[in-house]
Amino acid sequence: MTVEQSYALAKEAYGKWDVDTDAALEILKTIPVSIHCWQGDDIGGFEVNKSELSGGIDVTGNYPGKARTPEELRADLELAMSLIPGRHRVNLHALYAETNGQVVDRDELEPVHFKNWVEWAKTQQIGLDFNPTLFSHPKAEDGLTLASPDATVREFWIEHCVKCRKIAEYFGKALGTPSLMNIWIPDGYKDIPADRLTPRKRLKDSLDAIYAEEISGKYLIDAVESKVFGIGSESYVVGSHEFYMGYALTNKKTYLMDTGHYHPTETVSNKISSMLLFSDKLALHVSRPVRWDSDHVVILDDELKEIAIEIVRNDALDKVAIGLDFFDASINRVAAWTIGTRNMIKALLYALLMPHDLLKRYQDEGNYTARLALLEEFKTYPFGAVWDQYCAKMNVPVGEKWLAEVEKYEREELFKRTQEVLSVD
Ligand SMILES: C[C@H](O)[C@H](O)[C@@H](O)C(=O)CO
Ligand SMILES: [Mn+2]
Repeated sequence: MTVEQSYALAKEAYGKWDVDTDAALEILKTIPVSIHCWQGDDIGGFEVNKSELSGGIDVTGNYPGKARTPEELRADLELAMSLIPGRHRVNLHALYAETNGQVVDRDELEPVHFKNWVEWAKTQQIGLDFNPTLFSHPKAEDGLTLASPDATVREFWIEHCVKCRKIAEYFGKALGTPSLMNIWIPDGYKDIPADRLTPRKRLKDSLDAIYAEEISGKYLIDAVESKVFGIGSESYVVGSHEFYMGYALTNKKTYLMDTGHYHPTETVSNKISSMLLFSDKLALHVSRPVRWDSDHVVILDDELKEIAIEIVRNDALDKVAIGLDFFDASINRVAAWTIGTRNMIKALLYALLMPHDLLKRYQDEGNYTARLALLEEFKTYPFGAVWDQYCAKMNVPVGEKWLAEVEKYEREELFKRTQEVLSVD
């Protein structure tokens, strides 16, 4: 059976519930996912004086072929984006600046250091998001940045974030779509703190200083990301959930929830509706926590589907900025992007193919039997046929066919990088 024929049957099956598959695909086309550049090089970046990865995050694995230059990273992203249906965004970190061989410290970064990224984004017709980098740097070695007791350290990082807001504003102006600039800091303590309040007061003051200048929302969306613990900050994280939720709501900033940053039985899907009642905008880092690690490649699991369902059923597609955040160096990195991003889009499609009004009505009528029965039956509706149709229409490989393209690129490009490194050695 062809993709078209399977789709025709699926359309009929969903149609019985007044779910319009054509309309769902039209909506899906309009949803951008922000693809994080750092999966492509294990959060290495291109600084002249590179520091070891720090901040209580870790990338494990040694799969050959990681991007070593901005050109390689952009080429890898281009391949991934050619395998992912729809038009998306790319999310950069400050350590991906291009400084022409010059040492430029983080508090001296300027828009010009991201000109190549902007020119490239124009060719791809995509928007760029941004993150200041408050780790992998000598001034972050003790794990304290914006909340450091040392005023000179705080000032350095405040200046870095101020500079990064200007860079994100430049992205927004140059690309005609606001850039989400997300602040995540590693600050915390391995062991039980003697004072939890003062570091949080310092972080609050630092954020106030960073945001002192008004920048138009046409160009820049300010976001803050919380965390529950990191490696080396097991007992206390300054920028906790309550801290940033409170800060974002009282200062009209966007709260960013990373799905790997909560206690194991907490789910981000259950937080979205509450946040949306008090905030016009919300941002996500979609990831997959596995034991101590918050950053495995996103799979199409129940929580991913539930996140997408919450966004769709609450009519919040234009309120929730969906970004990804995972890093796996044990598999092909282009495949990691492709798998994770395709899964995010699949979850959104799954959510768009549900009779939400009917299900809400069953709930209000107290018909929990029908609610559960339908929710379960829809799990085996021919969603895959609609997904295949979407990929075909969007000119990207249907099903697992994309893997052959990644394998070809691996043989012809990625493995060459390894050999070149070996011959230099
Ligand atoms: C590299 C990212 O900024 C980082 O992963 C951050 O978003 C995070 O989630 C830290 O755990
Ligand atoms: Mn994150």
